Amino acid sequence: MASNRRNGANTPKPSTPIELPEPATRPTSISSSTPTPHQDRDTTTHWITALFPTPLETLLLSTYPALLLLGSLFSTLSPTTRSAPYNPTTQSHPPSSAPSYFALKSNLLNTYFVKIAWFWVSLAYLLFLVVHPANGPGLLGSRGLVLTPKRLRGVLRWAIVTMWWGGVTQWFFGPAIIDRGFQLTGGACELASQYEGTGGGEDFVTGQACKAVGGTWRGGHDISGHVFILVLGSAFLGLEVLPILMGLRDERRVRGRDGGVGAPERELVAQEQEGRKVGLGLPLGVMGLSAWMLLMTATFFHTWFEKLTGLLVAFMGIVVVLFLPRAVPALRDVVGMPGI
Ligand SMILES: CCCCCCCCCCCCCCCC(=O)SCCNC(=O)CCNC(=O)[C@H](O)C(C)(C)COP(=O)(O)OP(=O)(O)OC[C@H]1O[C@@H](n2cnc3c(N)ncnc32)[C@H](O)[C@@H]1OP(=O)(O)O
Repeated sequence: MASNRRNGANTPKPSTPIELPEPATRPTSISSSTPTPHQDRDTTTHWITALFPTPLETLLLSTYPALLLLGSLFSTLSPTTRSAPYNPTTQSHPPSSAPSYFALKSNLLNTYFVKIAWFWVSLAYLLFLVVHPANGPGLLGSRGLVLTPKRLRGVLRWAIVTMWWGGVTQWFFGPAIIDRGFQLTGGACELASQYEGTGGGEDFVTGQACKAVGGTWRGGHDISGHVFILVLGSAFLGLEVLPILMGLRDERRVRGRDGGVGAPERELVAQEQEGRKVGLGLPLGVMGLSAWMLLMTATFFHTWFEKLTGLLVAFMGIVVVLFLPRAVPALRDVVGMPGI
């Protein structure tokens, strides 16, 4: 992104980070614990540019709409998928005429990966925090596990993203945001005949409760939970491990307390980290499976609008936890930034 790049003589070479003396006005607690911009920061740049993703982050984030478009395009162009009957109430093709194994709700990846996706995302991320040397002495090292500030902030970012996942899909002071959205847009539980007369469908305020009694969750806008969880989980993992994988080759920008925007002072030179691949296999594996299942979801399930809202709600969580701290120093002091 052109406006995201520093220009001319002020640009430090990515491979040679500039060592600068601490400015007299900078509180020592900040320089010792959280990233602050280089002194060559551009005070004329608008703070909003600190929110812009780097080129590699842009590439990562743009894969999600690209996969959704690709899947939707395939389902429109493929004669087999296009002609297969689709049931909008179950949001799927009937199993008897499913155009592919991955069009079945019972497919193994759906059952053991997506339906418990937050477990896999959490496991991959927490293990990465524990074992990768960039986060501090690891379990595999001679000093044993040390609870470093980087690890604490990493756990905090994971906890916030987890709360977003929980609020959207599980519980939000009552029904989850997805269920509340469904009811607000006119949806309700239509009960199966054996429950009629025993109480209203309004007793069942979540899609899960409604389906559990054989009812039909019908009439409202149902944000795609699959798109949401797959995008939120894999984008979180991707943005967390990217600085470790790429180091200064993909320099981020942050806004300092004086309003200037520049590169964080202590960007990680991950290439110098010994054993830098340790702990990255599971996050990358989860990201790969998520990409595949996102493509399958886009091809065989949901309407395009349900997929779009799933994507947008996931991006909201990512922006708050991983991009907003770059522009808000006070927030950055608390949650930190991946790799720093
Ligand atoms: C320093 C620190 C040291 C610490 C060191 C620790 C060490 C390491 C410890 C690890 C510790 C971990 C701790 C984790 C703790 C937890 O997080 S455990 C929690 C685990 N639980 C989960 O992950 C649950 C995740 N699932 C969910 O959130 C929801 O089920 C979902 C997936 C978002 C909701 O999706 P949904 O209801 O299926 O809704 P939706 O996408 O709208 O789909 C509609 C229908 O189309 C179907 N469908 C849609 N797309 C597809 C598709 N692609 N294929 C098939 N069917 C589809 C759906 O199955 C659904 O059908 P029904 O099932 O309703 O009939």
